[in-house]
Amino acid sequence: MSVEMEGIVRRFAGTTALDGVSLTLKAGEFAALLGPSGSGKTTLLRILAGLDFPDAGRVRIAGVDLAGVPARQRGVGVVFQHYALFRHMTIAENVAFGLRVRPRRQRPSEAEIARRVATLLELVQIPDLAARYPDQVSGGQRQRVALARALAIEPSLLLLDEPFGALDALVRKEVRRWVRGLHDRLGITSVLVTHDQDEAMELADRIAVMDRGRIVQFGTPRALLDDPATAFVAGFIGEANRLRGEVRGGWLQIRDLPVPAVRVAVGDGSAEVFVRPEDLVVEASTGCDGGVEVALVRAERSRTRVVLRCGAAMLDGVSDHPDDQVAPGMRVGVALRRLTVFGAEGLHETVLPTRGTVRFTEGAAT
Ligand SMILES: Nc1ncnc2c1ncn2[C@@H]1O[C@H](COP(=O)(O)OP(=O)(O)OP(=O)(O)O)[C@@H](O)[C@H]1O
Repeated sequence: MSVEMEGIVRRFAGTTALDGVSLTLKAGEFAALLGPSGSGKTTLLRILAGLDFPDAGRVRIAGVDLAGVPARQRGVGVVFQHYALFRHMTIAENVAFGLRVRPRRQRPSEAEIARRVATLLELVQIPDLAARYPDQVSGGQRQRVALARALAIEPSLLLLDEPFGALDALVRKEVRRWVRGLHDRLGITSVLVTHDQDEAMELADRIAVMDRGRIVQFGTPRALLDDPATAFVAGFIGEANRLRGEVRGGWLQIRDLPVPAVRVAVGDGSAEVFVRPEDLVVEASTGCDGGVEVALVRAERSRTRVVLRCGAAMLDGVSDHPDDQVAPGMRVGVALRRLTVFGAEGLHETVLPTRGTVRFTEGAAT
């Protein structure tokens, strides 16, 4: 089902947790709310769940205005990291909970509840654990139980607040892939709150980046990486070297990067420049003279990561050369393939330096 939030404001004493949030999700979409601590992610999710209410603004789910509709009647499944399972209930009783607390008229029969619980435990791939208690299963299995419990009421909207936080890295990867598969199979709409951008990138169709109670950009992972709307997004999503620059008469001079001025469309004044490591590429060793000094080299599966000493700055870049050709202490030529500049009045631009690549060595650019 579709979800529309319009002008949501939520204030707590002295804090504006949400400062006019508008966001529309398509039915069947998997969206992530991503942002630093305190940016308002959980508050927004709680408002969607009906566990909290906005001071201003509206929430519509499948076109229905939800002002005043209590959580239990929203048909929303919620999984919180700290929303622990009931320890005194078996796994099966935990999963059945949302059905058993329904008013008598809407409550399925015990036989129907047992059938649904069995189907759900099958779905989350722990059919044999029904009779165990939560502290008799692993963290990953507990998370699956929490999901089964949220899905028991057959929600068409699933809200997940840092649901994988308690899991170790390997299990986490496996469980989140499985959650995405489940989302696709059930055809539900899901909203995930996380501050882990890898998680958001892997799971979500679109990501809403939040900063201080506002959504600063809502887009696909690719759009956020390639066309960040603000300097905050450029610095927050993906890795980037952050440099200062100056624009004069349409030419950008980057401090600490010995490249010739780059033609840009942003206005004159000071500028912030972001260069992704993959856009700063080691070209070749220059021998002992000239070039930029390689400070660190780290092998990765597909290519080698390097840290380059450029003036006062240490910049992350990449190299496709065999390891023995690029080692700490060597001096190399480097190509700048692409940069994003944020200039005066919030204008920004992603620039592919004309003539493809700007090659530079320390002190002398070609
Ligand atoms: N019940 C509350 N009373 C007072 N302030 C609150 C309350 N709930 C949230 N806040 C404040 O509102 C702001 C947003 O909090 P929220 O929990 O939504 O952020 P978040 O992005 O989910 O952060 P985190 O990643 O740390 O969980 C914070 O400044 C927080 O301190």
